[in-house]
Amino acid sequence: KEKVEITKEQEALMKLIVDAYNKHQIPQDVTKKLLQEQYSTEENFILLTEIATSQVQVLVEFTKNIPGFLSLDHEDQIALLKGSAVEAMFLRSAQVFSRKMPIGHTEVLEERIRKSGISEEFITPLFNFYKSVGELHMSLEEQALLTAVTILTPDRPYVKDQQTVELLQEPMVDLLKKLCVLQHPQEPQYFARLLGRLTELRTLNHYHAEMLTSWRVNDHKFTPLLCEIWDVQ
Ligand SMILES: CC(C)NC(=O)n1c(-c2ccccc2)cc2c1CN(S(=O)(=O)c1cccs1)CC2
Repeated sequence: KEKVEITKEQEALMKLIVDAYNKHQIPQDVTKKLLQEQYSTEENFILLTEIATSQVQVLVEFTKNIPGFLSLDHEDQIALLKGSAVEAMFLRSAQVFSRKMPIGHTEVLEERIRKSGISEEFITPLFNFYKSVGELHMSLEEQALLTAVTILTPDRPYVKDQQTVELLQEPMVDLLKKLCVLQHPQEPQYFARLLGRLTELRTLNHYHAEMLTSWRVNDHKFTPLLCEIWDVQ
């Protein structure tokens, strides 16, 4: 069995991606609000809108730090961001949810999400996904790389030069595969399980589109950035 080992340039790539990912925090003031604001559906929805909006901004910054991304065709850059924004958001949510949070935060958060105007039929798959990601106990490096792999999915709608996107995604996938072997030696299937989460993520895209239409009905307001990235209104 050949020894799996990370090369110098893979080490450098990983450091780049993880550093960019670490800037990915939910602003303190928002998490504080999570505990202070009252529990009305309206309040919860507004809070989620705020968190989602700030995360899209952070996602754009993270993406700009992915080596080679900014040298892609500009329209393809937009197509990749718009095509992956919802998946990256749900992946991020699952990672935040499964991370150790101060006592009681997780319950408060769960309560607010359940009571934010999202219909029951979407709440179940949402929390199932959070749970299935949580069970993987992903390392920070794996989380960061999996997010980069999600963003660099070549077959998003309107991507013209899929070839070049593939060339960027490949080294991320190779590095992620090595990391999984090194960090989960007792679990040879671990990498396959991670990729299985990406398949589950794609189904959430569909649920999210449905959620948006149901919210539009009750004339919920989103921020201009969310409307832009989700192609609504
Ligand atoms: C971390 C960010 C990316 N998470 C986030 O925004 N969340 C979280 C969430 C999960 C864990 C910790 C903190 C927050 C739950 C939900 C969302 C967003 N969506 S949404 O985008 O459909 C939405 C936007 C406006 C109204 S509903 C609904 C469900």
